[in-house]
Amino acid sequence: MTEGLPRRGVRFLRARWRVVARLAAWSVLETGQTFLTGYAPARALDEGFLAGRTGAGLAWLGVAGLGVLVGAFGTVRVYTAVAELVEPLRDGLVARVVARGVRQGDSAALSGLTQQAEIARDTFAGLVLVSRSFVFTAVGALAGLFSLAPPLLLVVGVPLLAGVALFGLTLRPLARRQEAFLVADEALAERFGAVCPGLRDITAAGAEEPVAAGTELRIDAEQRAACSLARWGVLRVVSLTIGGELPIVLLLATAPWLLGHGVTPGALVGALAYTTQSLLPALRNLVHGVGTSGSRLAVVLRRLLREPEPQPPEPQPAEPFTEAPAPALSLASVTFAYGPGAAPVVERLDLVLSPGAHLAVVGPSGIGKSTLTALVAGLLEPDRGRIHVCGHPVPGRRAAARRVLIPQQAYVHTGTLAENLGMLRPDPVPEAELLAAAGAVGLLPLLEALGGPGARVDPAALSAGERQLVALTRAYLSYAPLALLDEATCHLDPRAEERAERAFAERPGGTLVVVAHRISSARRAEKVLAMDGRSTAYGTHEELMRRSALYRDLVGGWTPVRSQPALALGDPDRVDAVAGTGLAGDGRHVVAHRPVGQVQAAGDLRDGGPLGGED
Ligand SMILES: Nc1ncnc2c1ncn2[C@@H]1O[C@H](COP(=O)(O)OP(=O)(O)OP(=O)(O)O)[C@@H](O)[C@H]1O
Repeated sequence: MTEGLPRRGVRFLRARWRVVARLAAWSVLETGQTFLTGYAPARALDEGFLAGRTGAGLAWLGVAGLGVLVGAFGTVRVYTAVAELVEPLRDGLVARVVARGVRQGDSAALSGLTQQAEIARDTFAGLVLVSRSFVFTAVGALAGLFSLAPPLLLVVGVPLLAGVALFGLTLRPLARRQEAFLVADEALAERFGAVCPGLRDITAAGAEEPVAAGTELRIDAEQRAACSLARWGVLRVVSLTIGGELPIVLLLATAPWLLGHGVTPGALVGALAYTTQSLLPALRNLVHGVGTSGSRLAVVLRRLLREPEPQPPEPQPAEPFTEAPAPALSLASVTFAYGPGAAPVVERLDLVLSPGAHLAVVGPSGIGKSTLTALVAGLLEPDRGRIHVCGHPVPGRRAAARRVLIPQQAYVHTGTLAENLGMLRPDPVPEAELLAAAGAVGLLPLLEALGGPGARVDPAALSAGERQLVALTRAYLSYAPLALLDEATCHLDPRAEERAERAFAERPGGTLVVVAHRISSARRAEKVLAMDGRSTAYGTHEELMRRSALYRDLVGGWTPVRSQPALALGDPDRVDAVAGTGLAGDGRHVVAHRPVGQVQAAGDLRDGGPLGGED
């Protein structure tokens, strides 16, 4: 923010001087009403009822009643003028925050900011009403007191001014404390918002103590801010007592003296009417309104008018030649743990994939494969390190537009098949393209069985494998060059899986990362990333078979051993099936994870089944 709030406020009001003038003009009616609040009853008493002229007394009371009507008319006009003043403020703020939100692409922050703009509007309207009302009421009351008897002005005016002065002095420190309290309150709310949904994970990660300590710090900070605010709040009450209540006490205490020095009983009653009916309520509204809403408005405006933090320069992908195309995916020393006290699931991982690459990610169950895809997809943020998709930082809008994640649980919604398949496309997908995609991925038989692209789909009537084919074809049709298949083919048979994977691998300009479900997935990929907690191995299938014990173990887990009689028969294919995995050479034992019958049902000796012995 380059200019302070008071200056901006003055500039804002100066630009709308006509509305301000209209507001002041209508407020004068309120001053007149206040004047009559004390003056008319005083005259009614002195010149009417006490003088035995009931008619005159009633006439003066009638004047007071007329004053109320005129004042009410003025108040209605005042509201219209206030609206003319505050609506442009709101419009300006909303335009500003929407422009900023659109520039930054942060829709969550945007809705919060527009809500704050509404708060600013309401608070500003309240402030204008109470401060204006106090000024015009005070002028009317003080003028009335002076007209009735100048000594009354002394008795009421001096404490009133002292109270207002004291209130004025407390304004700045109070605003600062109010702001400190709001900030501490928000920090605590934010902390609870983050901690409460994650209580289970915090317990699971054994991070209770650091989380509790961090929360306690914020609670202490809020308590300190609240105590400090309360101490200053006492001064506010003192100023109200001096300015609003002390004059009443003084009027009563000095009544004999006043009556003995030319002040009439009517004037005394009038003065009491001014203090109790006009000055005290107006001062109370001012103290509460400006004291609380004023500082809140200052906080909200400061936030809304703050210029966005300059974005750090985008880190360049680690490429030797700047003119070379950015890698489809790059991870630089990426570390991630599910909580501050938890062991990292991914640790200092480096990876660079060129456009068109095909990577299989393998590893034991629970090692972090899905976590890795979630990091690349921007669903999780690394604790350290940087991720780029097509040269764009993750998380970020541009990176998100360039990747598509297909999770294990495929999502199909009620509607036509064409609607389901075109969901990730900004433009309508031509039918020929849709059919070609369905053919490539292997959805065509289902598409035909359902009755074509226009047929309605009942997600519940589809099998898990059919739902996966729909989700895969939808991703295939998207413009995102990077496809992340996180066990997205686990319900397909090996042949269908191969077809779908090949389709993605052959997408023009497409890069494919597959969390491998079968050994055949890893063999098809150009490169394999074998995850093993803190250490990872990266290379081709053959390279990893040579140098990664973990990978050999995984392949062993995937590869079924033939029953003894089959080996005894000396079937060269069957021996090859085992030896081909490279297991025989290093003397390791191959562990069969499933009975032979199931393997054969799967139709591929080397595709024993899912990693980690899930089924
Ligand atoms: N939301 C979470 N909060 C805390 N820990 C989690 C969370 N999600 C996963 N984990 C843990 O992180 C580790 C890695 O999980 P992840 O799902 O990435 O493994 P995976 O290799 O994909 O497993 P699988 O092959 O069984 O799908 C596991 O120990 C898991 O329990």
